[in-house]
Amino acid sequence: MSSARPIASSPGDAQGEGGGKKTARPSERPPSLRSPEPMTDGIVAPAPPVPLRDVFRRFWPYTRGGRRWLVVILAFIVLDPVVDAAEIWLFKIVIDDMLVPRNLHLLLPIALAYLALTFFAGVLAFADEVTSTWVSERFLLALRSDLFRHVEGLSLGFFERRRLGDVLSRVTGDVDAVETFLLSGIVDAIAQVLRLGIFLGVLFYLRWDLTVLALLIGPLFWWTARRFSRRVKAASRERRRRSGSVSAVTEEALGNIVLVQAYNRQRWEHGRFERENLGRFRAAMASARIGAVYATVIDVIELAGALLVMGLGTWELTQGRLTLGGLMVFLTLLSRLYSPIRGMSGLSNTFYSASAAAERIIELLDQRPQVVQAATPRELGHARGEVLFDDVSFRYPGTTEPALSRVSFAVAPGEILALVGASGTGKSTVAKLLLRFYDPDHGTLRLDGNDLRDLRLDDLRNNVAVLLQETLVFHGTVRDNIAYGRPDASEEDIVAAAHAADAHGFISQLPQGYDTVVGQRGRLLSGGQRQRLAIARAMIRNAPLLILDEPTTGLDAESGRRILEPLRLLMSGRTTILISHNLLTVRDATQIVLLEDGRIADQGTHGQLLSRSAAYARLYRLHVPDDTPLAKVPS
Ligand SMILES: Nc1ncnc2c1ncn2[C@@H]1O[C@H](COP(=O)(O)OP(=O)(O)OP(=O)(O)O)[C@@H](O)[C@H]1O
Repeated sequence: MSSARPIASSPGDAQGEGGGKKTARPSERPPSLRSPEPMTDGIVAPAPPVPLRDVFRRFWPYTRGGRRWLVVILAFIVLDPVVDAAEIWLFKIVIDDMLVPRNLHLLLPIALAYLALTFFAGVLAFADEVTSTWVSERFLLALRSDLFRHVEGLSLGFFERRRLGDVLSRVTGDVDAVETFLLSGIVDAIAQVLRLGIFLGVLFYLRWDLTVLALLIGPLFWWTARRFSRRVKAASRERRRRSGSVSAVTEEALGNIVLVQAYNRQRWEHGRFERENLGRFRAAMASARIGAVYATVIDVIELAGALLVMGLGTWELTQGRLTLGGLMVFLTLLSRLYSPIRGMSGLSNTFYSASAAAERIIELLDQRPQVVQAATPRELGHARGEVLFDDVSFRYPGTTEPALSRVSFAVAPGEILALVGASGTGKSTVAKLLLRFYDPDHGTLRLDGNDLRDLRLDDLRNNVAVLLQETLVFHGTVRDNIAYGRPDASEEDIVAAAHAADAHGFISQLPQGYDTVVGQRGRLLSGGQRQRLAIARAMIRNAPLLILDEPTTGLDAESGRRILEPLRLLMSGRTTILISHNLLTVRDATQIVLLEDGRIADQGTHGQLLSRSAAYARLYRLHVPDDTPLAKVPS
């Protein structure tokens, strides 16, 4: 906070990220003051504007815990200009009582006084810096952590629609500007008022008439700042938005680096990055231009005031109504007086600039999860695993066609229900509804007879273990990845789960065994190894309900066969929803539901469907032309 204390004298100075000090070099100075490019392009949309007062109200609660330290900081703020004024007064004594009368006796006491003042100012600056930083960082700690918790709790729908890179840029970058807005900004405002009061007092004491003259230009400062504030805000918004876009493109390109390199799209991705990067550059330059022009205009106004006073002061000196020391001190104090005046006039620009980032945080905080827990949710404990879909229909937000229409089925505890059908018929959607990533538009989902909407979200998800199409593995050790299924699992549990998942063998051969780090998204492992790791994780969770979404996708025949055995072990004794269009893995399920365009086309056992459903028979023949039984799934 104190680092921002010498208040932004130009309106572009208040940004939290990227370019702290931006002064346009003379060669780059544009012919005119321009706002940045219109906000039409760029891959991230601007956040809706929020009035300054609402931004303040929104974030003030986060200062809880640090407010009494704000009082301490205010005490430092009062002392700071007092020390300043004392130093300037000492200067008057040096000129009038020591230099002009050539009186050397005063040298020692004055030198001691200077030393004492400098030491005191140093201690004050140290204490101020430490306290201010503590208050600011505490504020940011609470806000950033709250923001992360909030974003983490948003529904899957949010993440499916938003660019992750932009969200990252908000959580890590924009959040700093809120501090500028709320703490540095406010403390600065108070500091300026206090400095103004103290210097004005001394100036009035010295010469009230010259002081009034010097103050005549005050309104000019205000007027100039007002003229600039709209442009400052537009430029700051654009810069923030472009920063989000740069992060988004980076995240997308680097996150899919295998695809980018394999398809030789580096140049195209670089072009995309460059467009956003250039947009950010232009926005930053526009900001700098506005800041530089503003600073120059303010300098001219300040100089006009000082010249006015200097002219009159010199005349007074010649008339013998003012000593040389008096005039010097007056002019020095005047320069100190203009600093808070210009600071205060520029404060609105500081606020506008910081609020552009705060708006992006507010927009994130205003996102509500689509799935919310009931006010008084029901506790479930360890479920039996009875699943019921009762006339369920669902359409993804923003789409016109339903993903599921009037789907009904029941699965008894320990049974296996297989969902089959062509691609895009709604199989994975069933899994998402069961995990309550979305709520159905119509109908009810029940677990052990309870409507999922009445249950505690934690309870529901604690009762489910999932194995998804895309194997999700974290950058961490093998042990951490398995224990992610149950954080309190013991070493024995982890090894037992790995054995059951047929993973112990390959884990033991890894360089550091269970301590081997598997790399981002488990890239240091093969597809089959990743999948067996995921099976071990599901195994250790020991949940009564299991959702397997295409567990053999992406695996070659050998690897696919290899995981069937551990999968069978995983399924035994648990209610399983097995999603597959590979009918090889499903034919011994207790019942099979055939989906077509989100509707149940048929339902029955493998034998029943094979004999009466042409669609099922066709799907089955695709996978098992010779009908050789490869996998026997226990029912
Ligand atoms: N997040 C989403 N937003 C909008 N539409 C979606 C979303 N997810 C899926 N869909 C659409 O819903 C329909 C059903 O998708 P779903 O993923 O359930 O199919 P699936 O049967 O599991 O397909 P596959 O076998 O290829 O995995 C598809 O038409 C798909 O385009």
